[in-house]
Amino acid sequence: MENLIKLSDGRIIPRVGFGTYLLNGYQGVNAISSALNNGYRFLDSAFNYDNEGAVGEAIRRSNISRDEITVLSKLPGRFHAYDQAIKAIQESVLRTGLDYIDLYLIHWPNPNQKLYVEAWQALIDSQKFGLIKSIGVSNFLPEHLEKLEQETGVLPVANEIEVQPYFNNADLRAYNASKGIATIDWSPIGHANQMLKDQTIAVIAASHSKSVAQVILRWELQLNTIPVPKATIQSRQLENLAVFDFQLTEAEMQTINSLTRPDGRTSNQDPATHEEF
Ligand SMILES: NC(=O)C1=CN([C@@H]2O[C@H](COP(=O)(O)OP(=O)(O)OC[C@H]3O[C@@H](n4cnc5c(N)ncnc54)[C@H](OP(=O)(O)O)[C@@H]3O)[C@@H](O)[C@H]2O)C=CC1
Ligand SMILES: O=C(O)C(=O)[C@@H](O)[C@H](O)C(=O)CO
Repeated sequence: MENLIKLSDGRIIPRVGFGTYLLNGYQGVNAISSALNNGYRFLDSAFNYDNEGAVGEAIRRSNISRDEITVLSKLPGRFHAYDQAIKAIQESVLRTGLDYIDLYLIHWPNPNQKLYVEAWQALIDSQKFGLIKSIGVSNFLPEHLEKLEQETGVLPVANEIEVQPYFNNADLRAYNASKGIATIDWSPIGHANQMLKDQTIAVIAASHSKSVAQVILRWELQLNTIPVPKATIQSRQLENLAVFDFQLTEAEMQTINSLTRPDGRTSNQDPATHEEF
């Protein structure tokens, strides 16, 4: 399997990204620098993580050429109104200290606010000025994606959603795929909850001499999705990238697929109702 994937607008990004939620300040810079040193080239940030500055600093401290790194950030719900969204996008770029952000998403649809189409128009316009190169969304359901398509004619290149074995989001993944929208998986190893002790996955992991986390990430790759695991310590960063040298069988894929359950979300955040500002 290739370790790169092409988005619908032609942008090529790594198949495994690095989650940065809770990596802030100089400790955050150190953890993100370590991730870059260990081979990550795709950093998942957000305005609301308060670490776009740490991401930019880690990139500047590395010897890696800017165009080899994909920086992703996200627009908060409190800035969905068009003028505010335009300013927030500019502020995101300024915070990184970089010239542009590669992939910029609307973080949550916040459907009760009814402003996500305005926010989407702001992403479309900011893209024209080159501040953000590719545009997408996060936590959007089919009804939200349909509205974007109907009202602007522009579809996101990616939709970052919760995908992990206990909540595999199969219907939304299928909808994304039917529209050519790449699925990026958040909390791909379940935020290190009890899933990492799952006995069914542990048996599969043992048979491949891999860890449970590696089997979960490999399952996500074989679902043709893009996981963005977060790991502070170096050994875990390396472990989570070492997922290209083995393959799960179709039966193993089905076994992991069958672990999904209605109450399997890592947190109680249903995008149909969850509002995040
Ligand atoms: N768009 C959205 O709405 C959302 C996006 N996200 C994004 O997704 C990213 C990943 O999700 P996140 O919630 O951080 O959770 P993850 O599923 O990535 O799990 C992270 C946790 O797992 C631990 N860990 C990492 N690797 C291993 C390993 N190999 N073995 C055992 N433990 C391990 C980490 O520990 P440690 O750090 O101590 O090493 C950390 O506690 C976020 O950082 C963020 O970028 C997350 C939630 C919502
Ligand atoms: O981390 C993110 O990207 C989020 O959207 C947050 O909702 C996060 O999942 C969280 O739980 C913050 O309390």
